[in-house]
Amino acid sequence: MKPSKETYVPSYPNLFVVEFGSAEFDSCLRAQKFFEAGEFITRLEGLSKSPKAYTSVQCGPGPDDHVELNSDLVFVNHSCEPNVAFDLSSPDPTEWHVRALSDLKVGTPLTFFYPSTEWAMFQVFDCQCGANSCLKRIQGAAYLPREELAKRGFINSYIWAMMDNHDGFKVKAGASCRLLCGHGLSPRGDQQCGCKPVPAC
Ligand SMILES: C[S@@+](CC[C@H](N)C(=O)[O-])C[C@H]1O[C@@H](n2cnc3c(N)ncnc32)[C@H](O)[C@@H]1O
Repeated sequence: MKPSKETYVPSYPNLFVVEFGSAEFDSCLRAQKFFEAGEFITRLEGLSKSPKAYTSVQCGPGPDDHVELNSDLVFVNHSCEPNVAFDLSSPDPTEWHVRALSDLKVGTPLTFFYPSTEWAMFQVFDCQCGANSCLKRIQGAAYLPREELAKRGFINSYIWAMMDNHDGFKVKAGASCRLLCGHGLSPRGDQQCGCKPVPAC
């Protein structure tokens, strides 16, 4: 769920502010103060368990591990060269937080790398981040080689675990498995090679 321009009340008035765009997905969240690289920005509070949606964030490897942010943080866009991390790796949800990956000046739009939380995006989109290393189409971590993930500053531990699982199946089934396993990479589906989808598929 996202607040509308008409009903908007900032959830973190001293930290950031939503800039509403004119088109449906054109809004963003801009820093209201300077954040230093590595700085803890805020805990993720007020979350609710939810079905997977374009507004939800994955919080573990299971099919039901998705939460709604219920705050302005829902307006943080994706970038292939992100400036913040959404860290939901702790087994203790009270430790889930956002932190700066680089210095953020006042007015800078906050961005995170969506595949750092999402194994398979609910809403695939063509990226407009403009970064040199832009991946162009954002579908989730399942669609990326691990080398690409490793370049993005921070990836949640459950995504790495799902990647290990995925790669394990590929190794077991041999070299042709990459095209045959069950993560949307295959035109033929997972039964062909014996791969099993990981839990969130
Ligand atoms: C949770 S919303 C983020 C806020 C969104 N910009 C808005 O105005 O509602 C996620 C959606 O924003 C859009 N989006 C986020 N980052 C993007 C990017 N780098 N390039 C293109 N669209 C993006 C996509 O449509 C994505 O599904």
